[in-house]
Amino acid sequence: MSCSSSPSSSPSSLQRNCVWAQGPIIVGAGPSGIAVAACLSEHSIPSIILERSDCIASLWQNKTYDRLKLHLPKNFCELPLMGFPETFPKYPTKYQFISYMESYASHFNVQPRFNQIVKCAEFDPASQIWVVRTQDFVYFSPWLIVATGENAEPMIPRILGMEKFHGDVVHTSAYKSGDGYKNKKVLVVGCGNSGMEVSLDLCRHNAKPYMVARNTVHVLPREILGISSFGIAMALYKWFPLKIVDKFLLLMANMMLGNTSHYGIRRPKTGPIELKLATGKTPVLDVGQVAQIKSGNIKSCDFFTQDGMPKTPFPNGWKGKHGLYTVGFTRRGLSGTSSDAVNIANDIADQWKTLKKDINNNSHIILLNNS
Ligand SMILES: Cc1cc2nc3c(=O)[nH]c(=O)nc-3n(C[C@H](O)[C@H](O)[C@H](O)COP(=O)(O)OP(=O)(O)OC[C@H]3O[C@@H](n4cnc5c(N)ncnc54)[C@H](O)[C@@H]3O)c2cc1C
Ligand SMILES: NC(=O)C1=CN([C@@H]2O[C@H](COP(=O)(O)OP(=O)(O)OC[C@H]3O[C@@H](n4cnc5c(N)ncnc54)[C@H](OP(=O)(O)O)[C@@H]3O)[C@@H](O)[C@H]2O)C=CC1
Ligand SMILES: O=C(O)C(=O)Cc1c[nH]c2ccccc12
Repeated sequence: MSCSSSPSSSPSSLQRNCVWAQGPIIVGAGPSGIAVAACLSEHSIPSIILERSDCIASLWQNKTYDRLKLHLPKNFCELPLMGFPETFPKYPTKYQFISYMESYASHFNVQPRFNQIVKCAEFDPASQIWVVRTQDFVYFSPWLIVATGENAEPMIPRILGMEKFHGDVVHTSAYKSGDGYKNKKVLVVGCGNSGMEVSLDLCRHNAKPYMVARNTVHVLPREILGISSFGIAMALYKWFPLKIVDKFLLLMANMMLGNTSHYGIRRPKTGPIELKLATGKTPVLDVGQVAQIKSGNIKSCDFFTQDGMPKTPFPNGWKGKHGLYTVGFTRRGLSGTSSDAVNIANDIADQWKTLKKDINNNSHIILLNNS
């Protein structure tokens, strides 16, 4: 990002606003920024952390729901040089994670400069110095460390007609709990870990969540026989190729959770860990969501893809819910059409028979064009 104007233009105020950092400049006081400052301090290297909010780990403090727990065991989530307290449970709560972050920062005497929004950073080739501007100051250092996080900015998609909707539209980063949603229908858009866990929380507050799954997603049990799936995957990966590790995870997932595509959650073709490494897409770790989807407490709006194709793959894509069917959307030409047509006709014929029986038993129902 280029810096076109300084916060203040006169030479004297410019000097007042200049900060020559003694060591690297770190942008962001989340776990990443604090961890790198701690590691530098072990080498007796000072640093400056610039943080836009007014606290450390602001994502965890301000942008997460009440019920959040780490979804990997604590040994996979600890920062360098100082682990979690022994007394913490295997999956610490967000409050425990925040308290760990606070102890960590104070142990390494990490003191970020808060309320500093980094607006731009530019490398000056002549002096080999980074020039980093916030709303108040210009900071200079030969080193710039970006630790602004993968989940820094909430994104609410533009949905046609949304402005006419009079209910709340809330990003998961602003969602705290299902309190206040009792008996309400809530559409949850997105089925990553956030969407899935918010849907579960809504269920537990007796709301009625509906989920949109526009794409494929891997759901894995959080644990297999009491051991974290992630831990098993990492252990296997030391000895076996990735594809074998993924095959094992999928076998276990299918045994423990069943075929999730029956409930509108289709799996990507690439395995879960291979996909995570290639694209960053994290598998959903199940902590009870699948049971709620199976029992119909979380409903899935999932018959058609965005481009109008049935979501369930051939040969099972012909039947939706509430009497909705598709014929001929199989990418298999006329043989696909034949398969769909037979299935649909058989399915409707079964219902037809039941309906006729009901009509014969209830003489007050009149069927037009009754044969
Ligand atoms: C709900 C949730 C749960 C998660 N659970 C786990 C888990 O269980 N296990 C796991 O391994 N990972 C988990 N993750 C992944 C997550 O990315 C990490 O846990 C962690 O917070 C990442 O740390 P970070 O410091 O890189 O980013 P962040 O925590 O996002 O911190 C970035 C910081 O940079 C600041 N910043 C951004 N832009 C600027 C700017 N321009 N100027 C100044 N400051 C700026 C932000 O205010 C923020 O404080 C979770 C993520 C989320 C969203
Ligand atoms: N307990 C825990 O530890 C938790 C951890 N996390 C972590 O936080 C990180 C962020 O997770 P999360 O917030 O779920 O974000 P993700 O990016 O993982 O998931 C976003 C989801 O929203 C979908 N989506 C985006 N835009 C649209 C749209 N316009 N219409 C329909 N669907 C849409 C995406 O679909 P598509 O795939 O098609 O892009 C995807 O399914 C992850 O690393 C996750 O593991 C989150 C919550 C809890
Ligand atoms: O919680 C997250 O988003 C993580 O990035 C943790 C994580 C890294 N690799 C994984 C593989 C499977 C599940 C979670 C993770």
